[in-house]
Amino acid sequence: MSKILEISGLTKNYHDAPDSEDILKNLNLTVNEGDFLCILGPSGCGKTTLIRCIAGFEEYEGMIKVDGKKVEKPGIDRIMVFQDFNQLFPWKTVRKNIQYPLKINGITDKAELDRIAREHLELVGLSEYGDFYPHQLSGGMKQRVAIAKGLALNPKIILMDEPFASLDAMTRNKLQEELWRIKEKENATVIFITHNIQEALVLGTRILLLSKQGKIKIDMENNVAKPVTPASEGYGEMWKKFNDALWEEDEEN
Ligand SMILES: Nc1ncnc2c1ncn2[C@@H]1O[C@H](COP(=O)(O)OP(=O)(O)OP(=O)(O)O)[C@@H](O)[C@H]1O
Repeated sequence: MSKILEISGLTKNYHDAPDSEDILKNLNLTVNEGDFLCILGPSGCGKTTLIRCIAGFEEYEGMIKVDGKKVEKPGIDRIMVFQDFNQLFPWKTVRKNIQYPLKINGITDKAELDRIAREHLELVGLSEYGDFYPHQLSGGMKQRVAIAKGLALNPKIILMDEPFASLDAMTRNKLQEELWRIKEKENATVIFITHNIQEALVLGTRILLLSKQGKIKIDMENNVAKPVTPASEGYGEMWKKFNDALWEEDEEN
């Protein structure tokens, strides 16, 4: 398995106050191609800051390499999907939303643009919705379009910051299933932040628990066989391990 992401000595401070503490301090992490890495951790431990650094949205100290290349700015090799439903241009149709970043990145042939949009709409189960505008879609459908739009760029890493946190439980379960199916089909590498231990167990092939300043408290392979349900062998043990660790974090802060 090849290393797709290598982080060494990552330190981040927003320097918003003269004596402000580092948000991330000397973090080291390697992610292999095809990993689905879920990140848990108490509020404020630096999860979003970490993936913003990987996305190239932040300056940082240390080294972040994606496929051997230093991250210095955003790039189409790393796409980010957020929790917010408003990640799409409201004045563009679903199809045009998917095609816009492709055009910016040099694909101008109309037939090619249509093919890519068609394939990715099909991938997220929205073949019939290419001509719809974002305001005509539900929250779950908008998140599917955001995923399709990112995948269309054929990224090396998909960064997801609680993408399903604002969805109702049923839609969330459905999107988790879909995301897993897509990850398997595309052999995608995903880094996924969540506050939900169940979600981490359902999706993750590996689960990290971060504590203050991005310290890695747990880094575990998730060996519970997919599809994961609370009745799966090993589920209860894993859930308890992460739950206890999160409570411990809460008490320490
Ligand atoms: N732009 C910024 N300027 C200054 N401080 C910031 C900025 N962004 C985040 N922080 C601070 O960095 C710390 C970590 O924030 P971050 O959003 O990375 O945490 P998180 O683990 O993702 O939290 P949550 O689970 O609540 O989303 C917090 O103390 C936050 O206030």
